[in-house]
Amino acid sequence: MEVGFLGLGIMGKAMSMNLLKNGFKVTVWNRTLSKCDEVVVHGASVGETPAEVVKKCNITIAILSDPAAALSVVFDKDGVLDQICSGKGYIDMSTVDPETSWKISEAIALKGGHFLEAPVSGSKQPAETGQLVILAAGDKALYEEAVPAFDVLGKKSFFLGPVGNGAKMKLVVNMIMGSVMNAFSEGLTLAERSGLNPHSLLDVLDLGGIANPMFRGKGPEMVKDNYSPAFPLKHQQKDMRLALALGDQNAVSMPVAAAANEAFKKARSMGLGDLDFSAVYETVKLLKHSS
Ligand SMILES: NC(=O)C1=CN([C@@H]2O[C@H](COP(=O)(O)OP(=O)(O)OC[C@H]3O[C@@H](n4cnc5c(N)ncnc54)[C@H](OP(=O)(O)O)[C@@H]3O)[C@@H](O)[C@H]2O)C=CC1
Ligand SMILES: O=CC(=O)O
Repeated sequence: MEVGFLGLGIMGKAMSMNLLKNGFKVTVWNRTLSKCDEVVVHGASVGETPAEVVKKCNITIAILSDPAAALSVVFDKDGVLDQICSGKGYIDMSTVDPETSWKISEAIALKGGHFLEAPVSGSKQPAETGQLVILAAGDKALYEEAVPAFDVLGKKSFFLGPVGNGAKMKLVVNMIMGSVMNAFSEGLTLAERSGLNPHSLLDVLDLGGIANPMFRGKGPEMVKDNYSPAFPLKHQQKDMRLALALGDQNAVSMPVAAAANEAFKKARSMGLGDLDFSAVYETVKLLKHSS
């Protein structure tokens, strides 16, 4: 199966490499074209523009930073819309708001093409090991066609119905994750400031009812102030912002998520946006110090 792949950031690079390892022919494009070199070494071809990739491949996958990037790659000159047509499918796996997905879906449908949104839950390591959770919605026939690729990229894929439902599900999940990361950071800070060993807290948490892979994976690194990026903080803040907008639209009060969003914004203002989202711990430590 031949697929196009747009966006070789942390996620896109790992996912396209996985497709290559599993026998897919892959043609890649990235805004910064030099980032294609590493996947080319592993057998990928390169398209000079998104349009060139879509022209060559019947299915093109994208995973890009945010709504602005997702729209730009579709609508700008030499973008996806230039070449999408009947018989071709476009799958956007970026985390965006439903409005962005609807715009892209409508434009692609007007050209006779097929669209699926398929944001993913899971981070750099699940992307590398093919253990993502895929939250697809939109064109069911395209979903069925993409299942062999999804089986390589993820441990489970969900088909959630009409376009927008994948984006909504992803935002709900990440709103919870961002809020939990803030509570976890406060807990670590409280443990340390009150004289407890934070490693003991991690051991206790891991044996109880709220044990989870995020505490297990991130906790020991946070205690060492290691925030090497798996999921960049600027993207988590974008997800909190988009989830809060979804809350506004549905009149859902989310004071916990709103407070977490403020902490991520503060972290961005401190220049921590490119670090892992667990770096929000630094803002919590700072606030606890100043009080
Ligand atoms: N990292 C993670 O753990 C996870 C991330 N996600 C989501 O996946 C998406 C990608 O995340 P991730 O790989 O971590 O992000 P990165 O920041 O590592 O990569 C972002 C990608 O988007 C491209 N890009 C940014 N702006 C534009 C633009 N205007 N036009 C074209 N391309 C653009 C970048 O190109 P360039 O190289 O030129 O900058 C790069 O390829 C995000 O929506 C994120 O929320 C979802 C699950 C997990
Ligand atoms: O979107 C991030 C993730 O870890 O999932």
